[in-house]
Amino acid sequence: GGFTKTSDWLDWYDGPSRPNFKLPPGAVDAHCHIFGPGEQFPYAPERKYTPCDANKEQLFALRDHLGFTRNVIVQATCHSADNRALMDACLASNGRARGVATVRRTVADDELRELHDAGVRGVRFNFVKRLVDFTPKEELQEIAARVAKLGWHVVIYFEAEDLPELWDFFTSLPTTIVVDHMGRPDVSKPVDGPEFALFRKFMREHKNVWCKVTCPERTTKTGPRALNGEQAAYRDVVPFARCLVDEFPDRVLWGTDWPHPNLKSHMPDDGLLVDFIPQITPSAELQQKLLVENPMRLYWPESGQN
Ligand SMILES: O=C(O)/C=C(\C=C(/O)C(=O)O)C(=O)O
Repeated sequence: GGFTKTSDWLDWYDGPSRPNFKLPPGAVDAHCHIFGPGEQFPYAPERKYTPCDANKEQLFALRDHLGFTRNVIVQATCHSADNRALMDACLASNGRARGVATVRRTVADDELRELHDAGVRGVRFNFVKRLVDFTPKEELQEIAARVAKLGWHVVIYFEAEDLPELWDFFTSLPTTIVVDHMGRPDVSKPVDGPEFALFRKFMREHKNVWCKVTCPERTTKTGPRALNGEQAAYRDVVPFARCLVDEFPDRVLWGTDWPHPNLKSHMPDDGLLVDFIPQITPSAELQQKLLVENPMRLYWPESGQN
C-alpha cells in the first residue's frame, strides 16, 4: 500500500488491497478519470491543479484488480475541454468504457459526433469554485440542449451550499442529470437536517435526477479507519449514502473516483472503497441495481442488460 508524494498532491495508492466484497459480474466503475500522460495529452493551461499522470493501462489494471467489468471515464477539470485522453481510453477499451466529456458552446457538431462514436454519452458541468471559473448559464443551457439531441445526459458537480442558487438552473435542464458525490454533503450535519433534506427533495421532485453515492473520502470527518472491526470505514458518510440508495434505488451509481485528485489528508485504498459498498447497499438486489442495472441502463442501453 502507500503512495509516493509528487508536487502538492498525493499520488494515487500504488498497492490497492483486494476487496473483501465480491463485485457482481458486469459491475461498472461509473466515476473515474484518466490524467494524461502529460507528454502525450498536455494538461489545460487554465487548470487549477496539476495531477499525477494516470493512464488507461493503469485504470484498466485497477478495474481488473477490483473486479469491475466496465468503466465510465469522466473528464476532469485539469484537461478542461480537451477530451483527447478520455477518447483515447474509451477507444482502447473494446467497448468496456464510456465517457463523460467537457465541451464549450463553440464545439462543432462533427466533434460531438466523433465524441459519441468514441463512447461519450454525457457532458459534465462543474460548479466547484476551487476547480473552475464561472461559465454563464445560457452557455450551459445551449450545450445541454444540443447534447440532448444525441441522447446524452448532464453530470453536475457542485457543493451542497450552492444547491439553492443552482436549483432553478438544474431543474431547467432537459436531460437526465447525474450528481457527483451526493452533492458533497456536510456529513457533520444531521442526515435528516435541512441541508440534506434539500438534496433529497431535489431527487424526490425530479425523477430525471440521478446521484453517485461516491467519494466518502472527500466528505468524511471520521476518516478511513474502521473502528474496532465492526464500524464501517468512513462511517459518518454511511447514513447519507444509505438513505439515497433506500429512497432512490433505481437512480444511484457508484465509482472509485480513481485516481482521486486533490486529496491531501490521505489517499484512499481503492479496495477499502469497494468494501464501503455493502455498508450502503445491504442487499444483493440493491447492489445489482447500483453496480450493474442502473449504469448499464444509462451508459449501455443497447445491451439490454438493465
Ligand atoms: O475527481 C473528482 O470527481 C473530484 C475532484 C476533481 C474533479 O472532479 C475535476 O477536476 O474534474 C475534486 O473534488 O477535486
